[in-house]
Amino acid sequence: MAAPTITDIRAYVLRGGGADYHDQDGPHWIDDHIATPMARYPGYRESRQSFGLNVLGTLVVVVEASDGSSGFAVTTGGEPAAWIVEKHLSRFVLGATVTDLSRIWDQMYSSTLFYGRKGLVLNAISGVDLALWDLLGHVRAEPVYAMIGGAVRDEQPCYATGARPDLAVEFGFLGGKLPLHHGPAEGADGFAANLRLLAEMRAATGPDAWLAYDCWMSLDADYAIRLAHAAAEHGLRWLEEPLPPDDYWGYAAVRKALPPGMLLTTGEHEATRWGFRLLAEMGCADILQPDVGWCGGLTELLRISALADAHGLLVVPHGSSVYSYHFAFGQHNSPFSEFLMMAPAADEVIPMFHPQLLGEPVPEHGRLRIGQLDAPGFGVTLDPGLALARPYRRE
Ligand SMILES: C[C@H](O)[C@H](O)CC(=O)C(=O)O
Ligand SMILES: [Mg+2]
Repeated sequence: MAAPTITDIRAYVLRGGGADYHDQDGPHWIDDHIATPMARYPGYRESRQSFGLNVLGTLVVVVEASDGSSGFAVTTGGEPAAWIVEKHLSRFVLGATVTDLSRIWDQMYSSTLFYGRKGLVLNAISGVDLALWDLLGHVRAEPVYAMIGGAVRDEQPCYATGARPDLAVEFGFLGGKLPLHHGPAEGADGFAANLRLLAEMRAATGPDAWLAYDCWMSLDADYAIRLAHAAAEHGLRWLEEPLPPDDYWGYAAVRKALPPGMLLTTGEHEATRWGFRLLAEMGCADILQPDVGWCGGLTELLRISALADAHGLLVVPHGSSVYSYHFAFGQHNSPFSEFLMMAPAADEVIPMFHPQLLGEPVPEHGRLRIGQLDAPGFGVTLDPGLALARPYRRE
């Protein structure tokens, strides 16, 4: 029987949290006084929104097929990504059969090489790819995890990223990943404050909980190595993304200089198998953290994961809610997942892409169960009450 063909693709934008989880209104732990590469300019230290971390907003890609099925996905990208989807990528999708994921991916990537390769274009490609996987799941009435080979475990333990690892441990998570608050420009006082917070959290969580520091590209190699050694006495499990993502050489040097047992993680701002090949072959990290909404989508994440496995590396995707969960359950080298605590004070468990999706599963007692993913596609729907805008239309 001939597979249905794709009859429509539309790109919408949304504001207010969700897939662009930095786009929050009001005070929020995820925006306020976090160490960033922009913190060397004092005027941009208090809030990451001050330098535009939330400028993009959410991209929503909707696809429809000739059998009446539809699929969708959300990622970060907003208006500029919507333009790329409508004006450029749509031509590779319309009229294709719903199973043509690899060819569509290759055409989207190859045709955008002259202005793409990483960043926004890969976010747009990821959004289309994820929407197509969702569509295929609806056509076949199967969850995505089943279509990519099934689960290797029934439960997935999670760690929580947020301001309150102490509460995360009470909720049953493996532990917590804190945002680093002070970078090199805040000198010795900032360095001491970073260690003080870690010591407080260690005292509050007890000796066995995981604690990690997310440095969001804000450090230099010297600071990163000094911080890692000072943090070792507080049992820091990993140091995340200490350097700008283009500094592959710096990552390799920091990793070699870490105290015994401490891990280096990175990859959320990296894209495609070629970017991750550099990280793997140059020895930049112990755990790779692609974001499935930014690295090229699920089609590309599966390739990245195979490459990482051949290098003996874990792949623990960055955030991304259901899009990561369907991937992680099927990978032996993805033995735990990240859960971003999106309540403003990180004091309750709410869906990661709140308020955009209906049916979005959350970990219970810090664990996801495979049964929570047993619905067609990625198993979520867009809240019909959302104020979707379609800023561009394909010609
Ligand atoms: C907390 C980090 O600065 C960032 O907002 C999220 C992130 O990098 C992560 O979850 O990992
Ligand atoms: Mg991170």
